[in-house]
Amino acid sequence: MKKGDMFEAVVETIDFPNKGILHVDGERVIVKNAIPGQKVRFVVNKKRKGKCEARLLEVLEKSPLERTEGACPHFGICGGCLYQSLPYEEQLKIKESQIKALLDEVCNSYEFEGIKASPISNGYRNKMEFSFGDEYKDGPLALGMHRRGSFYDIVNTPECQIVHEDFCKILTATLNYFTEKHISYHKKMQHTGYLRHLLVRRAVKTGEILVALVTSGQTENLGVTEACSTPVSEQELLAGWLSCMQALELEGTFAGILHIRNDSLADVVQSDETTVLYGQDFFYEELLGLKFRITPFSFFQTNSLGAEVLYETARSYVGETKDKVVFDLYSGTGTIAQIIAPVADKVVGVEIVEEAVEAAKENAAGNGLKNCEFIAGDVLNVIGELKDKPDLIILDPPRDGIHPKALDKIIDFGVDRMVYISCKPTSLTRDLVVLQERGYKLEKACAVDMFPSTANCETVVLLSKGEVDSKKIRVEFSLEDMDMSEFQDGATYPQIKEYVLENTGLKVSNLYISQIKRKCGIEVGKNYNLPKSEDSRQPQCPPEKEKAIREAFKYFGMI
Ligand SMILES: C[S@@+](CC[C@H](N)C(=O)[O-])C[C@H]1O[C@@H](n2cnc3c(N)ncnc32)[C@H](O)[C@@H]1O
Repeated sequence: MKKGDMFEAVVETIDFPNKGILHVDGERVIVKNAIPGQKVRFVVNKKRKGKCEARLLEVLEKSPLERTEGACPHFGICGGCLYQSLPYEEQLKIKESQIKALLDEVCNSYEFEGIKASPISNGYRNKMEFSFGDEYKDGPLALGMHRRGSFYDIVNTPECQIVHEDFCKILTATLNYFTEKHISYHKKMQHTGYLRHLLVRRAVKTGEILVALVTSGQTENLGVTEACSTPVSEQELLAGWLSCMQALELEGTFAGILHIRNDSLADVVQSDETTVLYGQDFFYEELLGLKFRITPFSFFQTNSLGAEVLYETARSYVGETKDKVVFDLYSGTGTIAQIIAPVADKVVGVEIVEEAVEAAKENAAGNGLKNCEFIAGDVLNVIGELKDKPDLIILDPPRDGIHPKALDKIIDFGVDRMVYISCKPTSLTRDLVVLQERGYKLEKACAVDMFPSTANCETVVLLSKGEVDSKKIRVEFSLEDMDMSEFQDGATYPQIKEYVLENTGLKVSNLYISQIKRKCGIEVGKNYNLPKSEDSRQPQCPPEKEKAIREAFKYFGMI
């Protein structure tokens, strides 16, 4: 089997998160985004160190596991939900066995409590970022999600199954309005055009909706198509869209309707300037009897009902907290801290995003909690300077997990119990190896499905300190061969690759990125991606890719 070869075979299993596994002539092949039981046609696109990876070309036969009715009409075209065609029970079985297998690889004699389902498996998301773009290469205007496997094309998703009907009505009305007006929309490569994204957030408990139209500041040629004979001013256009939103018959109610200007080169939803067209720039959601004020960009779990299950699980895992000081590290808007605060002596939250810390403080005050303290900063730098010492620690880091040096400091507190919530089980297992080496034992674990129809899942684990004094068995693990920039200010390798691809259409490898990092004097693990011996040859980054990588470094503020 070699690169470029095409085959047909039936997928046997699926590894986390989306790696369909099959065998051809005894050789193991990974076909991304293929579901067990599907007969697929694929082309081998990578073969290295005995690993064979392939690109899915076509599903020839459905899997017997796939449901025949009720799946989303956009499934297979939209890049959003890999598991959409599987009945929810099957999705849960897959996620449960994937997470158990990953934990079993690094831990033994712990209790695995299985998977907890999301209370609702359809219409569960409280936030969507829809993109404006070409339905196909040159139009027409579409508004929705990225087409599967495409960075550029957009699929209209008026019947998306994972959001409340109100989202679909807002999306459809917005698309119709701007299509009728023939308004220009953003072209990623050229950085031209007006319409960029539609951000919709809707609280499940309160029904409050915040909607934001995100555009560029390019207002000179709003109607660039020939069909738009009369020029429109931005003011008129936004007033018309506002009326169109307000005329909608929704189950929820608008807390705010916003216009956000975003001229950033990257394809991310962010604000250079926010204007409130109606109402206010925040809304409220309720979780476990507490109220949370949420602003357009603050982190909040995207499945509100699932978040209640997740937080209940964390609360039960952490156990008795009376008279104890609890640290909530990576605290976001302080949801976990506030759920624990009523039954603890004090809770200290640490979070890197200042806006989230401010929101956490306001929310805690609004909820009448006086024993919470929220500190803005990187866990790595802040925890050594805190005046309180924790009795218990709750960790809920981002997808990359915990910086090894931060983990070291966290372990040094020597608390009896820690609860680790993870949205990426592969980074969790990496951190579990270190925690076990330093004397912590995995007591129990469970999966909590917060993302039905997708391949993602949360994991909650309880760790307890064994008899061994963790400080005495400290293991010297070398950071030399690890590229620590994953955890430094700036961007990760995947983010740099994505940026370069989106802005230049070029694909760059980790090797090239690390070569340019070295040239720019950015820290890279001493041996990371260096040739194994002096006379071994390594491909060198070509000039046009170097230019593109340097542009990405600049964009991410790394140089
Ligand atoms: C998975 S979220 C958890 C948030 C919160 N626990 C919740 O459930 O809403 C991870 C949070 O960690 C924050 N974060 C990322 N890196 C951090 C760092 N180095 N130090 C402190 N916070 C960080 C992110 O901004 C984000 O709010």
